[in-house]
Amino acid sequence: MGLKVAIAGGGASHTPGIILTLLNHKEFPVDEIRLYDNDSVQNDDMYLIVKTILAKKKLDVVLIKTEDPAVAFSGIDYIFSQLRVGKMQMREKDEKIPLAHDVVGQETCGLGGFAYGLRSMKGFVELIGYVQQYAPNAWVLNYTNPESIIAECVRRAYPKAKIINACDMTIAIEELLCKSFGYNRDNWVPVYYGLNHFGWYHSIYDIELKRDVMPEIIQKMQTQGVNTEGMEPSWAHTYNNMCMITKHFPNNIPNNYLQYYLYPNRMVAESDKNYTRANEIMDGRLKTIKEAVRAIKAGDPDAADGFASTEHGKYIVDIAASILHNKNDRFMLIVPNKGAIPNLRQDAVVEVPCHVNATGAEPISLRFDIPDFHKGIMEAQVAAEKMLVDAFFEQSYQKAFEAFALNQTIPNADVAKTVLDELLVANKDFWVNLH
Ligand SMILES: NC(=O)c1ccc[n+]([C@@H]2O[C@H](COP(=O)([O-])OP(=O)(O)OC[C@H]3O[C@@H](n4cnc5c(N)ncnc54)[C@H](O)[C@@H]3O)[C@@H](O)[C@H]2O)c1
Ligand SMILES: O=P(O)(O)OC[C@H]1O[C@H](O[C@H]2[C@H](O)[C@@H](O)[C@@H](O)O[C@@H]2CO)[C@H](O)[C@@H](O)[C@@H]1O
Ligand SMILES: [Mn+2]
Repeated sequence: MGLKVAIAGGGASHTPGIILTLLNHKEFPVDEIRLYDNDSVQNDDMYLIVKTILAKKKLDVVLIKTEDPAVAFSGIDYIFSQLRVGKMQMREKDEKIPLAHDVVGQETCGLGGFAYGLRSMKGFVELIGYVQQYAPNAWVLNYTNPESIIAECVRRAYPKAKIINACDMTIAIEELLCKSFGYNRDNWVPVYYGLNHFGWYHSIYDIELKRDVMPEIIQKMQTQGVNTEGMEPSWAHTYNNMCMITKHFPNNIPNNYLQYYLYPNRMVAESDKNYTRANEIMDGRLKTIKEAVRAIKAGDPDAADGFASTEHGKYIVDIAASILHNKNDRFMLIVPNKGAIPNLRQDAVVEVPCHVNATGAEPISLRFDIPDFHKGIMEAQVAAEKMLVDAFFEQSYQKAFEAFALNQTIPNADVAKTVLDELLVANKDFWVNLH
């Protein structure tokens, strides 16, 4: 008998990639999929696309769509969560409000990431509350951003929740490095540490080549750059910046998101304040979904053929399969530190390699101390994120302001306060009251 799986944020643009991966996965048999979303229009659209895919593949999988958490989660085995509270319209504000004040405006980094964090915590804590009520034994595989803030918040609100927080960025980087320089990721044992979207590779041991390939890869990144063929221009720009970072900081391969913390000046200068990533997505993948729905409704089921399984989907389903079969496979995951990074504060939430088995994620402790440069900027970021989570639970304006002022993309407390006050007005329907 197959598993029952719910997608929370079922109407999300990443849903087809996750579902197509689920349907093809050899080790994760599914016989019921429930799409749960609080936006019935987006959920209806996705239902139509997935229903069409199932019909074309002649698959006997029950498909349900619902806005009712009792229907979504009662009797469910696994929940793949990917909420975007406030949807793309609020992401646009997260990006544009800070940029208007010449500071980084981004989905998960800088003050835009903090604004998203305050929205996301509210929606996500509510979601985990429903899961505790209707399916306390189900595993939640979470992609909802900003991941470090969500992970910190959930462990405070529901310390016993069965949740794994994952980010696809490290596999995307590794796949790109393999494609660019001819390595095989199946042979890699990468050691990576950091916070989410804020970390570094320490080494990449290749079991075929029998050596740490990171030094030679850094050299290639510095001299040749990576292969950005076929990428959207904004992602190509990000990966080119990742190579640029290795010229200034040649000891490690960085997470590409460090561009926002190390070079906020460049990121602002290179942004179009009137047309940001949210606009690209609304004009891109969200339109593609609407067009597919229109075509299917007009009688063309082949319009569902444009969706494919993705690395993003594969990563999260592989994690679920490792739980299901107690495989102890290795993934980068976002977990309480508790010694995994020995010389970083123990109560941080960090991203490190972990084994995943039937009991969840078991972090692998680093066998070295991280350098002071990384430790220093990580600790400032951890403190800022923790204060933001405090602000959420205590409904404290002062804590939110201090978190904003400590964010390393911010030059002074005046800017932090101005941007906070504008974001507060823009988010009046989404944030807890701060006073
Ligand atoms: N962790 C990672 O590495 C990673 C990778 C990609 C995307 N993401 C995250 O996944 C999420 C989805 O991304 P997307 O671009 O596909 O988003 P999207 O905007 O296309 O869809 C998000 C969906 O969430 C729904 N939603 C919002 N609040 C909800 C709530 N309270 N309850 C139920 N549903 C709710 C929306 O109605 C929408 O249908 C985002 O949080 C994004 O940041 C994370
Ligand atoms: O700007 P977006 O919404 O396209 O992407 C933001 C997300 O970017 C990362 O995930 C990427 C991934 O790195 C890429 O290779 C491909 O698989 O798409 C993913 C989603 O677009 C990042 O890890 C996420 O946290 C961001 O939400
Ligand atoms: Mn991520």
